[in-house]
Amino acid sequence: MNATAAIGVTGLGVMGRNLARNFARNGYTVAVHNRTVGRTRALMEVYGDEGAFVPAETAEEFVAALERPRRLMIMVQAGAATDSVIEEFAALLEPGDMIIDGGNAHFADTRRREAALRELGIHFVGTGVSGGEEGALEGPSIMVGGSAESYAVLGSMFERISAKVDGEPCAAHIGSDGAGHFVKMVHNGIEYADMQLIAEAYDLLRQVGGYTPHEIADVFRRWNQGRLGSYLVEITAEVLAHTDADTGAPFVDVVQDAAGQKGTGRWTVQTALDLASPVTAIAQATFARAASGQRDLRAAYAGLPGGTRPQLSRTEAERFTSQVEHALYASKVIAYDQGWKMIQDAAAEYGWKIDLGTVARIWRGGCIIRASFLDRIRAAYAADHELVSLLGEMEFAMEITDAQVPWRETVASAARRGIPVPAFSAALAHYDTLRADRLPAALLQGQRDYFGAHTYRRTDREGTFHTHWGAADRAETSA
Ligand SMILES: NC(=O)C1=CN([C@@H]2O[C@H](COP(=O)(O)OP(=O)(O)OC[C@H]3O[C@@H](n4cnc5c(N)ncnc54)[C@H](OP(=O)(O)O)[C@@H]3O)[C@@H](O)[C@H]2O)C=CC1
Ligand SMILES: O=C(CO)[C@H](O)[C@H](O)COP(=O)(O)O
Repeated sequence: MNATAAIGVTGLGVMGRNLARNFARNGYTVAVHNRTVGRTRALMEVYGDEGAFVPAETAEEFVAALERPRRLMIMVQAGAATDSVIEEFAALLEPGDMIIDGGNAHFADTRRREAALRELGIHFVGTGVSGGEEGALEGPSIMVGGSAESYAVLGSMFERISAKVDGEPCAAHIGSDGAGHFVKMVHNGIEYADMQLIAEAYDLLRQVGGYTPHEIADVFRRWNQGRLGSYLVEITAEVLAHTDADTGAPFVDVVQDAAGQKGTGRWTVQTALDLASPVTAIAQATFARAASGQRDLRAAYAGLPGGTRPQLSRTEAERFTSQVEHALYASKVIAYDQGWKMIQDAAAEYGWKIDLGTVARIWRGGCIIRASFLDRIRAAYAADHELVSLLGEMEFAMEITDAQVPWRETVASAARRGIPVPAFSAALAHYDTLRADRLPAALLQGQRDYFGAHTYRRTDREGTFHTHWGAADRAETSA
């Protein structure tokens, strides 16, 4: 077989098939391979005339079809499947070749794989791809890890197939080894928070505002024209406006209220705990999915008293809708801020040089959280690379200031009425925690010292101290 393919894609499921087509539509010769040969044949049969494909039925044929240095992209499930595919192909590759893992791998696995393949002279390029089935075909957002050397070869290809915003590609080299997959993981964590916040806004508009799903779809359509403009708000309106063909009921009413997850939100929260990075809105969104699926627990709590739910007049409901818009926007800014801070914390921990403005730039298009306000995040980090928080930027700070009363009123209304808003509440608590002059953490330190002699620091002098709580005089000593 002649080595004519600029890239090969193995794993021709939902994502791999469309990424292969995207490369081919952009003029690249693409070798295609799948464990189950039927998928390769089906791709050739249905889409074979879209571009230059080289179908390969064995691993050897696949590798032989690739130009040197070989560029081989894996699009299979994270974990054991990815390891077994790497093992199969690494044995057939040579130093200088590149394996790109475009699946949703855990960044720690990517770091491990990168180090092992580096020993063999093979570049392992952990790459986050976002945009789902449609994005993979039409232009995803691509977060590339691995060496700068491999990006010099692969970058133009990724940039070409990626989404474009203002003529700029939504693909970039994020940093070495697992940085691309780390940033993709945080993208998904933010995705969880954004979706939960939107769902809470819907719930409030329905239960407090008294609106129907169709009316709420119109509210989201209106919001989508403003500062909340985003793919997730847009599709929310579509889902809410959809009527179930079987029953004639709103679609949202016939779907079971137990949310699933494939695990990237959970990974974000687990990793955030290791980094001591307080991503509380993301965590609450992840736990909200878990709680929704706890049927037994929900049955045990069912029927217990909640709050009171007075009917709102139409005028009051309209005013409430405006409050919820403020609360949603402010909470969203906090959730995104938490995600960016987590990336900063990880960059410090793992020695990655991540340009935070670039992360915002490549999330403006192609990915699930694409949103108009990402351009403002890009601009904020471009203006100040050292920005610790989005709230350090004047415009975001002013918007949060303006949102104070409606944001608090929304969370208070929900609490009074017994409507759960875990992500709204977490975002507001995060804001109040970080802006507080003094936190009750001082009391915690006292408790820790009391029961475990864990020591504390004083506000008025340097050093570490312990109080002898058991002694009559409760003397304090330097520890
Ligand atoms: N779906 C989405 O919206 C997104 C998915 N991703 C990630 O992309 C990756 C692929 O997802 P998706 O395309 O949806 O998955 P699919 O389930 O559609 O396809 C999975 C592919 O993996 C192959 N595969 C599974 N196990 C093995 C194995 N042990 N050895 C060889 N091949 C194997 C399957 O081959 P076979 O046909 O033989 O079973 C199939 O081609 C995942 O990591 C996913 O998390 C990333 C972004 C978005
Ligand atoms: O990666 C993605 C988008 O970028 C997928 O949408 C994500 O896998 C969906 O996650 P979950 O099934 O956990 O909701």
